[in-house]
Amino acid sequence: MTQPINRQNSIRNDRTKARTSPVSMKWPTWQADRRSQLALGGLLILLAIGLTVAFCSYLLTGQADQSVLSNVTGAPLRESGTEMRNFLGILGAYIAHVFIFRWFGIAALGIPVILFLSGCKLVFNYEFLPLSRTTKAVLFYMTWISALAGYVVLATDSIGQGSVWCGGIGYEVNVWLYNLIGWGGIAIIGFALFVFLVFFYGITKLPSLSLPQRPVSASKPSYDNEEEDLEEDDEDDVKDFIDVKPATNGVQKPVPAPTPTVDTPEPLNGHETETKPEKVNGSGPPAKKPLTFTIADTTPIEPASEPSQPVAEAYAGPTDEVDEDALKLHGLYDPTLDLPRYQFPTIDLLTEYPENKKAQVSAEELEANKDRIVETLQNYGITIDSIKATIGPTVTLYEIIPAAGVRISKIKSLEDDIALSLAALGIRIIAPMPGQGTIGIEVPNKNREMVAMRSVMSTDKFTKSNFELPVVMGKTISNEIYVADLAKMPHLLMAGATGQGKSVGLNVLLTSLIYKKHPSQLKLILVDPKKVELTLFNKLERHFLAQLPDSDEPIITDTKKVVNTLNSLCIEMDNRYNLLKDAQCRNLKEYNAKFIQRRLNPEKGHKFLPYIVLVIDELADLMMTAGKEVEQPIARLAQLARAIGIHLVVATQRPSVNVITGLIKANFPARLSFKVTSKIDSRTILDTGGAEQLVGMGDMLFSSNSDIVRLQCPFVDTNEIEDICEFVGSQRGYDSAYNLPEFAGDDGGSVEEREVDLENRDPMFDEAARLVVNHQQGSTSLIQRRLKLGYNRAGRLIDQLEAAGIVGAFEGSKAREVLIHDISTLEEILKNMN
Ligand SMILES: Nc1ncnc2c1ncn2[C@@H]1O[C@H](COP(=O)(O)OP(=O)(O)OP(=O)(O)O)[C@@H](O)[C@H]1O
Repeated sequence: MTQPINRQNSIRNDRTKARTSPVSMKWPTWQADRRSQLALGGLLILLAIGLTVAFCSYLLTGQADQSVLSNVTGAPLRESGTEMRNFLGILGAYIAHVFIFRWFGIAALGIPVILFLSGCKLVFNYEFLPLSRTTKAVLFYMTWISALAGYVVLATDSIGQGSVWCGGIGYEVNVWLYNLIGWGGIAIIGFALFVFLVFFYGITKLPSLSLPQRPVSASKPSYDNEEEDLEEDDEDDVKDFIDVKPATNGVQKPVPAPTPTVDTPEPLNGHETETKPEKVNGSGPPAKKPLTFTIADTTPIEPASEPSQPVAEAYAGPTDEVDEDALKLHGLYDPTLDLPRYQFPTIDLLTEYPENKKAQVSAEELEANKDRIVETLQNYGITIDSIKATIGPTVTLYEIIPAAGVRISKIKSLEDDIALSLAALGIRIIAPMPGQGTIGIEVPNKNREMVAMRSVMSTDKFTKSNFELPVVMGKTISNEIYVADLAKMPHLLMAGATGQGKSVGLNVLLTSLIYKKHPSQLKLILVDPKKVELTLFNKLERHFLAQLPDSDEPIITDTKKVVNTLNSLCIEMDNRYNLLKDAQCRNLKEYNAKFIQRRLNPEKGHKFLPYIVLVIDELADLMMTAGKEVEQPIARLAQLARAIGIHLVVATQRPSVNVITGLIKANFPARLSFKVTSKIDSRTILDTGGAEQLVGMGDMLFSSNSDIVRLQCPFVDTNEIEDICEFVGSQRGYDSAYNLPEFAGDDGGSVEEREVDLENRDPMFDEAARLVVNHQQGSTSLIQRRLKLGYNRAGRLIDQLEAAGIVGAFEGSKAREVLIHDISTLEEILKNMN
């Protein structure tokens, strides 16, 4: 029976041939033949060594040999040869004479360098330095050094001894220049060097002059693509400087909120008693000028002291060696120069609430509560040695020291009775208070304080925090601002019944990050199955958001897309691990630090890696619709992603065990709970009761490293979020959102299934093929970046390359294998295809 021959089979056959039998496909030209390469390469290396010896020898013995050389045609070779002093005899002397004396002078030593590099490339298939670039540079410097030396020789009238320095070319050029413009030739020589440096190294800025009156603009690099609004920007810069500078050096210090304490004059029931007074919680008059967060203020990764251009491409050395040239020329790599004029959101975008929203606990209320606590305990036969109160924003903490011999468990069991006698909801007893030697009883305040986002964001604790991903969590019972590092958590699980403050909590978290991070340092993936909560953030698309390449909505709402995004994030994680492994770094911080010091080669795929924070607003919904499909990648990311800067924040209304499964819970050490409906829910999320006793509106318990703190979450309103997003979104951003790696999911499939038509190849096909073979890296993003193509076109090209047998199949997280290993084989394939 005849096998039906279809297109797919023929493609596959072609590919197999391409992979397995290059010789049988009739493309062994002499260049492709490895033997010829070895022979030619060896010859070039030998020539390089020979020329170096001949040239060096000529520098020592050249003068003596010159007279023999000038007569060489007249005398028999045998005689002349014996008189030669050059190590490589008459041939060495002659070639050296031509290159050094007649042409380039001492700069001719560049020739063996080029020959040596070319030979190594052929023999070892390895470029110690990029060959074509180095060749161009060497040829230029040879001519230029010759010209400069020629100028000196002419000026000092020392052609007799100096001709080996400048050679014939350098001397003649200067004679010509002298006739033309006299001694002004040096200006032309200098200018030639300047032009070469500018074009060859792509210099777009010159070392800045620090003019004292213009420090801000002086520290900004000039960019080719920033011609617009220059004058306007300059004015802004001056204004910024006036506004910013004071904030930079000392963000307006709020008067520290004193812990409100007033001792009651009379001991209570014979016991020594301390109570706290009405809160004296003022943070001084509001700053007249809005506090402005600048780059200088807020970037924890120290930026280069001199602004440096983000010239990742300038790197030429192998991994782990500092690229001294790039470092000298451009300074440390500064990722924020991607968007050099980016302005951090200012504090005045946040609403300032009047003082009367502060916690109001009257002395009578304090006394009354204290009396009732003491009384209730006495009713159960418990006497106390002392009691003191600390007024927090939401609750007041009464700390008691029981008399000797009182069992702690007895006090704890009286929780409900004390609550009853105080007629208050949300009493929580902490017995014992960790590290205090006391027992704490938290009683909600009748008039609670609203902790405004602005008041916490302007504190030193936050503005001067050098955490990697600082998140302001709220105010503690003792009115301290609690700032946590999301990078250390490293993932956060958040729960809370409906209406208790989860969405506000997520907004606070995102706002903290946006205020502290430059768009080049942080990318957010926002998943919002409820479709309304996070929509405001879509204005940040071109600054802070990351998404799948073919995605049309910046905030992910569709379950299928969530699954694809999670899987794509797993690929990103694996890619990052490979980069870290290659760079021998243990975590993202080390890796980025190394990249900033230009010790990692972008040619090898290294790049500055921003933190990625994935926020899922409602996990329950996803677990119901996609179950294992979301659970597994979340668990995998939570287990592994901490070192490579991917952090998850997952919120849910329903902290039940089928949503927060054991697998998920085990990998989220940091948990945060707003008020939940039952003790069981509280146990599910925090592994202990207590969250059911909270009083709502952002009252929360935060558990990390087995410590639990009660905090009042700051309040940030939707119109504040809107203003912040508008402020950021209206600035110049990247061309598009940050692209996550492609993940085809069920819509993908093999290239055969996707019917690639090799007859209709993309016009850039040949170029793309050369690119992947040269880099030995079958990656869509490489094609996209280097050929400046859109994602879809680069994707089609990689499919066509796969169909042509140049790269292997899609292998999930790994880069595609490149099946053709040298460029000459590829050229032969391309010739046959065309
Ligand atoms: N930190 C806070 N300070 C003061 N009030 C708050 C705070 N957090 C929430 N609230 C109040 O509670 C309301 C509900 O909060 P939020 O929308 O965050 O609840 P939620 O838990 O996200 O509810 P849902 O799950 O239904 O979306 C807010 O509109 C606000 O009035």
